[in-house]
Amino acid sequence: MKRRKADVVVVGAGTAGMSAFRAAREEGANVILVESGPYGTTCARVGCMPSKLLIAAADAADAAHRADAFGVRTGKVKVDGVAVMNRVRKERDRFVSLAVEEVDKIPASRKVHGHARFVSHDTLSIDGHTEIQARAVVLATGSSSIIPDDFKALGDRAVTNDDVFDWTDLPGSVAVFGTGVIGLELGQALHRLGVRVRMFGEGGKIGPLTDDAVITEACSIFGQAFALDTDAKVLEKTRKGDSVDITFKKPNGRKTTENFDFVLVAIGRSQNVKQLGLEMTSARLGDKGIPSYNRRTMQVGKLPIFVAGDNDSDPPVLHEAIDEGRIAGVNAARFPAVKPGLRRAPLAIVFSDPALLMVGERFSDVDEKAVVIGEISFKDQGRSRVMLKNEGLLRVYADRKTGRFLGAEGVCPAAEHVAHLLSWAVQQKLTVATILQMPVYHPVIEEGVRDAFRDAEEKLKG
Ligand SMILES: Cc1cc2nc3c(=O)[nH]c(=O)nc-3n(C[C@H](O)[C@H](O)[C@H](O)COP(=O)(O)OP(=O)(O)OC[C@H]3O[C@@H](n4cnc5c(N)ncnc54)[C@H](O)[C@@H]3O)c2cc1C
Ligand SMILES: NC(=O)c1ccc[n+]([C@@H]2O[C@H](COP(=O)([O-])OP(=O)(O)OC[C@H]3O[C@@H](n4cnc5c(N)ncnc54)[C@H](O)[C@@H]3O)[C@@H](O)[C@H]2O)c1
Repeated sequence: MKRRKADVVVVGAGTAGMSAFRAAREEGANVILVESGPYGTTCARVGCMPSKLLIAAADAADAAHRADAFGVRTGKVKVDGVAVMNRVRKERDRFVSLAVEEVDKIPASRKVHGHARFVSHDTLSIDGHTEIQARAVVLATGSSSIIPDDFKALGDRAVTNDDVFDWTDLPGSVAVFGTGVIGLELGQALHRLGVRVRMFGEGGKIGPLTDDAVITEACSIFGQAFALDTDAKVLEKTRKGDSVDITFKKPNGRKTTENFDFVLVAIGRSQNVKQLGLEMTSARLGDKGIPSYNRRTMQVGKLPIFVAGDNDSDPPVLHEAIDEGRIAGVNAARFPAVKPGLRRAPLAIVFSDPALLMVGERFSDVDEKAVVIGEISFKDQGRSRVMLKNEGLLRVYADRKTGRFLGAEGVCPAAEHVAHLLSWAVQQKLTVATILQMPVYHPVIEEGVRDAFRDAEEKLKG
């Protein structure tokens, strides 16, 4: 058993951990980075990047299908599954190698490989081969996909995002369980690439949306494109040779059995906090075993323990993981001189088409009586119609008394760009009146966004 000492131990070499490691090093701390799995981050290996690669191929297929409506004849569109997955894997590997290169630049003396767990309040054991006593610890252990027992019975036919991007060809059919972020992004992409897809959800939810009007619009748009039931009644899932039979009730109540090559399980992810030996510390463990922490300092109680990334209770998105890692790394190095770091306006985008956006306060968090809601349907919005992307709904929430723009939810064209514009306005605490003084070009999607604020302005007057 090796015994070592460090100012800071960072557990997890993902996006948040690497950010924490860099920040603590910049503060001059003696830092050790511990990683139990392969280097290269969830984002690059099985997350953001390969999913966007699959979506890019799907968008190309969709554009080819739509070309006819503009008078552009492409002939029969053929999706070459082997070529699609080749590009996904090749580009994925490139992104992974860039992330691994960053880890390779760290001297070997600063890295330990193995699973870290607390054996006392200030000491971590790494797989029993090394013990590190630290002045402060950053836990950046991420999250993992979930496969419940009823899916495990389907063996290798039940897959998650950890498996999809290793496919060497596209399958014929996939049943997607979960109409959240991963389910919607991957499910729509596979459908557009010619895979027969049926999506089974729970509780009427779609993506991260909380605004019923936007949820209804999103369900209507996606439901016209592929088989989608956000409140599915699944009766049975049975392995049949190399495929799976799923018996379910259709929304009209009819019992049906359909056969699929794979079942994609996308029903949420679980934070990696349970195997960390946190019970050996005095951390107060809340819901799902996540230690309670201050989201401005990332500190767990008054302890020299900090959290960052997908293992905490903040939204599991990449830019938040980087920010949290930086705050945790700086504070771990400076402990006990801990200070609040920058937290930005909430921003979430789902890369479906049309994409979903959530900015600032969520609809479920605003007091409906205290806000006005401005909205715009994109059905007749000029530029959207030009591009045959004229569908969707954007709703903006503004404080009834002050006119301050609080947040928005939407499913609309160019949502990934609109979302940034809106989140910057939220962070700058702009009012509806100030937003309406800003320039808007013609003809652009942002004219639709302005219409939503004009609607809010009218309602503020009333
Ligand atoms: C399919 C998919 C698509 C996504 N798309 C997007 C997107 O488009 N945009 C976006 O913003 N976000 C996206 N995300 C979310 C984004 O990937 C995460 O927010 C981000 O990767 C979280 O980084 P992290 O450092 O917290 O976790 P990770 O990168 O998972 O790092 C955690 C590390 O900790 C290690 N570890 C765990 N326990 C221990 C232990 N006890 N000891 C040692 N090491 C340990 C793990 O092996 C892992 O390497 C997506 C996620 C998925 C799954
Ligand atoms: N574009 C992005 O930023 C992006 C992309 C992918 C993932 N992510 C992150 O990854 C996280 C995890 O994504 P996710 O899609 O796994 O989780 P999620 O929480 O977004 O969605 C899970 C969905 O599965 C449903 N569900 C739960 N149990 C079910 C069951 N038995 N059958 C059918 N449906 C069931 C839930 O009601 C929910 O709608 C997200 O919260 C997101 O922040 C982000």
